Amino acid sequence: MSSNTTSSASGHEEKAYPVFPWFGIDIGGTLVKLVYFEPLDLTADEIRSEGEILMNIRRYLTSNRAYGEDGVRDDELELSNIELGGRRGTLHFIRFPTSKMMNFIDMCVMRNLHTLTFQIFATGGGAYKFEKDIVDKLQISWCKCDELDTLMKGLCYISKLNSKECFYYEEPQNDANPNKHPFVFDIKHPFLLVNIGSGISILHVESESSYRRITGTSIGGGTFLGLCCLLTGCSSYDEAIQLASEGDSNKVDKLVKDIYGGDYERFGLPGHIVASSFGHMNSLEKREQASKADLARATLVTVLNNIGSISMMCAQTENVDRVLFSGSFLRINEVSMRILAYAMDYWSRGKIKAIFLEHEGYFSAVGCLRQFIMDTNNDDTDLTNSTQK
Ligand SMILES: Nc1ncnc2c1ncn2[C@@H]1O[C@H](COP(=O)(O)OP(=O)(O)OP(=O)(O)O)[C@@H](O)[C@H]1O
Ligand SMILES: CC(C)(CO)[C@@H](O)C(=O)NCCC(=O)O
Repeated sequence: MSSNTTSSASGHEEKAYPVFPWFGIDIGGTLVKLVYFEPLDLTADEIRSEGEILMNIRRYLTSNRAYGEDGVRDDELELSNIELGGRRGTLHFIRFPTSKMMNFIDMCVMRNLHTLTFQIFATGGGAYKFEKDIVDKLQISWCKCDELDTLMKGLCYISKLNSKECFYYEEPQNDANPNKHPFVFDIKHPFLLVNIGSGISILHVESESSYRRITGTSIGGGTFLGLCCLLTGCSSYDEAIQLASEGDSNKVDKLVKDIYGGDYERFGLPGHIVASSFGHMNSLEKREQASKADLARATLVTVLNNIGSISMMCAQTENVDRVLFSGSFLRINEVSMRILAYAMDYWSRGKIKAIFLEHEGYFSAVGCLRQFIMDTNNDDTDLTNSTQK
């Protein structure tokens, strides 16, 4: 793809770099994740030849944290002073609802992006669904990538770049201090990757380049949000999580002790676990006692119980002792991470560890950017050379 490479005049003569701007985009069932590499080592020549449109885009993206009503830059996630494709810069993480994808395309036209020639690597179902609209309106070169390939690429890249990317909870049940610690992640040993997006994909990963999708479930982040909106009248994910963090699911779910009066000892079922999700809700009296927050919490716990038990079964069948959880469902969602961590530890008797990731839902978008650099730069070496200073 030499047509998309350029050599800068001073400082970078020996190597060809892909033409700026450098983006990766993941258009999912619920959220679009956009990662943008802001070069901080532009030479005087490059700044001169950058042109007004690109400069405006660079400034617009990097100087705002909100774009219109729906776009958000997660500035706490930004990775600064990193090396990518031989250049130094900052990686920015931006998201907006997939329902606003057509508005996004129109905004790109308004900002004259359609007058530039550049290439974008894209993934997620929307890379296919919106391809025609994007290519017709923006006339860019649109390279589609598989969402799970890029998920793996992005995960490998970021976990090497950022030593604090992976973490676990030592005491997930301790409200005062669940003891969050960085986890030193060795990608060489097999592990399970549970990606909780709108729906869920579960992968068995053997190495950076070798994985398979074991199974999936449609009861995922979209289910939590959809049911929460129905049951509580809330209208956003942030609101749903806030409600859930305030609620008590035991007012909604029927526990083993509600049925047995205590534990069901013979088969090792303690009284405090859920016997029947939403099992109290057939009673008018219990319905009247359950608040919106309780319903939100019970919805969360129902989805998590399902995720936990499928993940546990897969981990046991595949004989792995680490389960990594990714996906935007875990955004601002410590309550879910702690519930999952506790459940994995409890049901595996401490054998299986739940590991979480700071950049939750952004790995596929990052993987696209990586693929773009590798394909246009003919470079697959900087995975190991990349550093964050
Ligand atoms: N601002 C938000 N708006 C809507 N959902 C959000 C938001 N933040 C987090 N979520 C949660 O993240 C989920 C989407 O996660 P993610 O972005 O990883 O998946 P996706 O790529 O949209 O879906 P899929 O991979 O299934 O196509 C939502 O279903 C919701 O539970
Ligand atoms: C369809 C995808 C892969 C889109 O990201 C995801 O939402 C998913 O894995 N859903 C679960 C589908 C299933 O295996 O039942």
